[in-house]
Amino acid sequence: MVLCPVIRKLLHKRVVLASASPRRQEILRQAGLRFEVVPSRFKEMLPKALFPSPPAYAVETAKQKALEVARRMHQKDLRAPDVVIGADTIVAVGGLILEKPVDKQDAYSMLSRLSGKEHSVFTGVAIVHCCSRDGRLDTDVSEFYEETRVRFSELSEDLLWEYIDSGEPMDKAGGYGIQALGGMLVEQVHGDFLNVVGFPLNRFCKKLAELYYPSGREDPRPAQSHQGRGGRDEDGGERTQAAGPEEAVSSRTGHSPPPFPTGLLELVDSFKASKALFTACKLKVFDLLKDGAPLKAVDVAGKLGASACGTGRLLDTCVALGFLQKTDRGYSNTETANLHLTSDGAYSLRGLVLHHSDHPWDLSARPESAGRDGVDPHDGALGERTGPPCQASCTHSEETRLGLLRAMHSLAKLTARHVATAFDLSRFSSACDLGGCTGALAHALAREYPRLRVTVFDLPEVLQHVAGFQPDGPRTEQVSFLPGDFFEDSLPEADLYVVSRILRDWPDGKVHELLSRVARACKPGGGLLLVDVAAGPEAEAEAEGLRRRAGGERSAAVYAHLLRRLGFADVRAAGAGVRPLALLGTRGAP
Ligand SMILES: Cc1cn([C@H]2C[C@H](O)[C@@H](COP(=O)(O)OP(=O)(O)OP(=O)(O)O)O2)c(=O)[nH]c1=O
Repeated sequence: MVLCPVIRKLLHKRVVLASASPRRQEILRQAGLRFEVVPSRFKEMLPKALFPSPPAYAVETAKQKALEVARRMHQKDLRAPDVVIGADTIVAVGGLILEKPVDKQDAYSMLSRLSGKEHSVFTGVAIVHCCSRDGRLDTDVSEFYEETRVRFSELSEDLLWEYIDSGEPMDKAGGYGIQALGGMLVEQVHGDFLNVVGFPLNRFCKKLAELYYPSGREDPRPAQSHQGRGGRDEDGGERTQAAGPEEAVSSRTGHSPPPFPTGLLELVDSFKASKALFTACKLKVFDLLKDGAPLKAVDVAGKLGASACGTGRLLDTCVALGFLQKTDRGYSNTETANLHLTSDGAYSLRGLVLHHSDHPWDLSARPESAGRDGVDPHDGALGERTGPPCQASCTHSEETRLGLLRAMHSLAKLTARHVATAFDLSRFSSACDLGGCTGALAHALAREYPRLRVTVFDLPEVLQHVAGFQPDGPRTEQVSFLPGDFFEDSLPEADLYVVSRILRDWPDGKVHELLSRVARACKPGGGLLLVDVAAGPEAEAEAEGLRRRAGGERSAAVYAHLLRRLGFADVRAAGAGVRPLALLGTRGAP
C-alpha cells in the first residue's frame, strides 16, 4: 500500500536504488516504492579533510554513488533510468567520521569510542533525475541529509567483544546496527530512527514533495495558480511558469477542474503487477532462481525457452515488485519469493497464484446483464461464485489442485496460532472446523487446548489429499477428519464450530444458509468462531446487510450483526494475526 501521495508520483517512473544495503531496500519497499536495485561501484574514498563538515562528506558520497549508477546504466542501455537514488550513512563523533569497520579491531576502536557518549548519525541522500538526449545523459541532482543523535551506554569489554563476535558490526557505519543486537547498546535516540538504519524516509518524502509539489499542494494538477514557482512535472521535467491549457480554460470559465484521479489511474494500471506475478509463477521463474547462483536474463530466457527481451522485462518487473533482486551477477530470488513463490517454499502460495491466474474473478463475467436485470450482484448474477478455491478445485489438474491445497495450508499456518489464541477457548471440549481443509488450524487448536477434540469437516475430494500435510508430534491424535458437505449433510456435533477463511468466496445467500445451519446445530452455550473478517464500523452493518469489500471479505460489524440475528449472543471480536479479525459468538437459548 502506498500511503504517501508523493511516493505514488514515482510509481510510473523507472526508479533505481543505487545501493546494496538491504536496510535501504526494505525501508523503501515498505513505503510502497517500486524500484530496481543496482548497487553503486563508487569507491567511498573521498578525502574527508576537504569537506567542511561530516554531513557534507555523506551527501557528496551519496551523490557520487547515484551518479556512477546513472552513468553506467546510460552507457550500457543507452537509456538511463528516470530517477536514481543514492545514500550514504556515517557516524560522527568528536569531528571524526566513522564508516564501516574494516576488521574486528577497527570495530572495537569505533565502539569503544562511542561507549558512554552521544554521537551523530548522518545519512546523505541524492535523488538524481536523468534524461537521455541525443545519446547524452543529463542529470539533475537534488540532495539533503538528516541527522539523528544517538547515546550509547557504557559498554563493558566483555559486551563489546561479544557484540563484535556476533559479526553484526562489520557492514554497518560506526560498527553497530541499532535495528538488531546493537539496539542493546543504545540509551537514547533523538531524531529519525530510520535515518540511523540507513534511510531517512520522512525527509525523503518531504524532499520529493518539494520537488513534485513546489507550491506546497499535494497534487499539482488542480488548476489553482502556481505563483511563479517552477517544479517537476509528472515526467520529471521542469514545469514552466506559464499556465497550461487546462489552467487557461479554468481561469476563463472560473471553474477548477476536479482533482487528478491518481488513485483511479493506479487501479487501472495495477493489473499489470498481478499479470507479471502470474506469468513469472506460471513459467516457474522463482523455481529456476531458487538456490543456485544468480542468472542473467538471457540464461533465464534460454532455460525457459522464451525471448531474451521479454524475459528481461518480466524479470525487471519482478525486481520492482520486490520478488527478485538484481546485481551485476544477474537475478536471484528475494526471501519473499523463496518462501512464497517457489513450488516447495516453506509457505508456498504459488498454487493460489496459479488458481487466480487461471480463474479470472467471476465479478467480470456478466456485469451488464446484472445492471439491466436489477439483480443483486452479490448473489451470483455476475457469474457463479464457486466457494473457497480448494473446494472449487475439481476442474483442476492434480498438480494444480495440490499446489492450491499447499497454498491454503500455508495461509492457514501463517495465522493458525493467532486464531487459536485470539480467545480463551478452554471451556470447549469438542470443535468442528467446517471446511478445515488440511487441518492446519485444527492442529493449532489441539496444541493450545489439550482437552479439545477437533473434527475437520470437508468435502471427500479435498480430504483425500490431506494426508501429506499432517504434522508429527504431540496432540495430533486430537484431530480427526470427516468427509461431508456442510450444505447437504448434518453437521457433526460439537461445542464449538469454526468457520475460517471460507465465507468470502460464497454469495450472501450461501453465507446465510451456512451460518443458519451452524446456528441450528449449535447447542445453547456452544460457540461459533468466525475467522477472516475485515474491521469496519457498526453502522455499516445495519445499513448494508452483508455487503462485501473489494477483496471479497465482509466486515466484522456486518457478521456480528448477522450472528446476533441468528441467535448468538455476546459476539466479540479479536485480532487473529496480521490481517484477519476473528469473532466469537455464544449461542443463546433458542
Ligand atoms: C549506524 C547504522 C548503520 N547501518 C547501516 C546502514 C548502511 O547500510 C551502512 C552504512 O554504509 P553505507 O556505505 O551508507 O551503505 P552500504 O555500504 O550498506 O550500501 P551502499 O553503499 O551500496 O548504499 O550501515 C545500520 O544498518 N544500522 C545502524 O544502526
